[in-house]
Amino acid sequence: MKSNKNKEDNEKLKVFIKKYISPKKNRLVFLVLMIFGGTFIKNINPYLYGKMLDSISSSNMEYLIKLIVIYFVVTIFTTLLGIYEDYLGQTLSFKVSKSVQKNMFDKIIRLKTKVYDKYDTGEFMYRLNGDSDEIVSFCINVITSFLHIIVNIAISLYFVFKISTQLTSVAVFYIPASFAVTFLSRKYFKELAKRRKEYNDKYYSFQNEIFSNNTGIKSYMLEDSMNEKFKNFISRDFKILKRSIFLNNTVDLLNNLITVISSLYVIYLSAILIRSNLLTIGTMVSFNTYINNLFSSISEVLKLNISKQNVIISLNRVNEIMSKSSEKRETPGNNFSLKNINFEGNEIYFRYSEKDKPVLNNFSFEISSFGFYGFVGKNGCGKSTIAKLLVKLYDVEYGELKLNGESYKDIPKEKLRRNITYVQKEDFFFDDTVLNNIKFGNPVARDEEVIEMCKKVDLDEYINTLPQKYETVIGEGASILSSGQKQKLSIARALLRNTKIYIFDEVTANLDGKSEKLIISVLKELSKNSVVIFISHKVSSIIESDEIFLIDEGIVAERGSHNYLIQNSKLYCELFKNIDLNIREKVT
Ligand SMILES: Nc1ncnc2c1ncn2[C@@H]1O[C@H](COP(=O)(O)OP(=O)(O)OP(=O)(O)O)[C@@H](O)[C@H]1O
Repeated sequence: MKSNKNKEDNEKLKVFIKKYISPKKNRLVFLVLMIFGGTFIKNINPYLYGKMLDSISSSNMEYLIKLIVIYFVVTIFTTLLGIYEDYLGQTLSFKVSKSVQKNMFDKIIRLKTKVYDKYDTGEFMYRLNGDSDEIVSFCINVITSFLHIIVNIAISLYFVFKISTQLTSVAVFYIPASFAVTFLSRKYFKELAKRRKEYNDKYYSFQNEIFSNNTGIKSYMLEDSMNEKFKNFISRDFKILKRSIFLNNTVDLLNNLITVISSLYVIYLSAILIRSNLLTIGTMVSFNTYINNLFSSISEVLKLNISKQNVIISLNRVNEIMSKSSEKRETPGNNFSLKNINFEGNEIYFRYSEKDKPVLNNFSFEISSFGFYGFVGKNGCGKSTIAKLLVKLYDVEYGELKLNGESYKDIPKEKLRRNITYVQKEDFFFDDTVLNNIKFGNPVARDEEVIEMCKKVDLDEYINTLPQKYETVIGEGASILSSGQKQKLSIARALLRNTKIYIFDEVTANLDGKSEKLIISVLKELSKNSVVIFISHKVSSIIESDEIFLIDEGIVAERGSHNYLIQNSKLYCELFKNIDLNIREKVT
């Protein structure tokens, strides 16, 4: 069972190496050969050193000088080689690591939304940055040190046997004892690595949450409780650190004990052999160096085995993400006929996860001409959910969604997203200029078009008061803009896309009455030549709709114009009753 697990782990590592490291094999082979050459040459030094000691004892000065020169040249050469090796090794690790991260990054941003929802930000961040680096440096370390370790072991074994078979008997104790320590401790190292990584995920998520909600924390005076939470994180980290120190030290202690016993045994046996003239002091020193080389090479193998436990955890975490289903790249294919748009939803059933209650249950609707369509209903009734289905962020579980007669199952998401402009409740902004943030809507738009859209939504005047006008950087999450200005910017960006279908989700929630009126009139104008779906929980903003869909408990409970619904729908009247009296008077 255990050996199967080990085989499986090795297989996973092989797959990883094949995918990410093999493409760099020329560089790697060069590096391995350099390490191999360096190790080979370096191994001559202990032999030379022993010879130097013996030539001192025999006062052979001429021979000693020759040995000193060779020793010096070998040392300088291997040192320079080591510097170049280090450069090659580090740049190789960097390149491989970045190619893993590029793949992972692409995978993460394309994960199906349903999968994406299941992870915290910290989990993505640590897997992308921490885990991938650990795997790469381990794999490169194994590959490059493999040959070097083998060469070291072979040369050391050759010399120790050559110098004294009797002294070499120490290996009979050293090797099995060191292996036993490693194999017994492996399980604990693996558990510890798992705990550390789970801790890191939560730690990064926590920081991300705290740093992106600073104003909320201040206004609710949560600084002290957040500090307390941070302290708890530190103390959990400290517990993990203590465990790790304990485990590492115990293993080091046992290994040192094994090494000390072995070295003392070698000294004792050497003394006996020297007394019997079977060994010289010089060869004893050489033997010691070679046997220590042998021991340290074996210990390197064992250490790699322990790091493997850590790396397997990282590899499983990276593989888990890489194996999740992501949105496939599809070619958009032929465009829809844009003369008219026909949406059809038949008995749609949708829930966010298998254990959740359905959000939409038997949801049916139809939109068959250009116009302004209001989707209204209480909080949480499923309005945004239907918007997300319309741009295929999620797939319908049962039932069918159709656009111009084509089933959503057969429409590439690219084709939908190219033709539908969806403005979310809380839209996205990048830490870039006003101009670029608007141009994300249509990268080929001219600056004049951007200005024109900003004028339409009454944002141009404000932008012109900014220090660099349209070139002003708006900060992370558009931090320099008010929430209403952010909504206007989102709408300007959407208008710039110039599509035939628009979905606006609560885009006027933060606007003052005058601005809301202006935006509704802009969108009404837009709807003469397109389908505008306007989602809101406020009846006031959809009163002027050509048709209103009243959503309740996952279905379209009623549909019709405002005047029809006010006379025929109790639920609509209830929603309407709660709006501002002034507006009510104006529309009744
Ligand atoms: N990613 C998600 N995972 C699980 N449940 C979700 C998710 N998003 C929304 N929900 C749930 O689905 C239901 C419908 O949410 P939705 O956002 O569609 O409501 P809404 O009608 O737009 O509400 P509001 O008017 O408050 O914006 C809610 O009960 C909500 O808790």
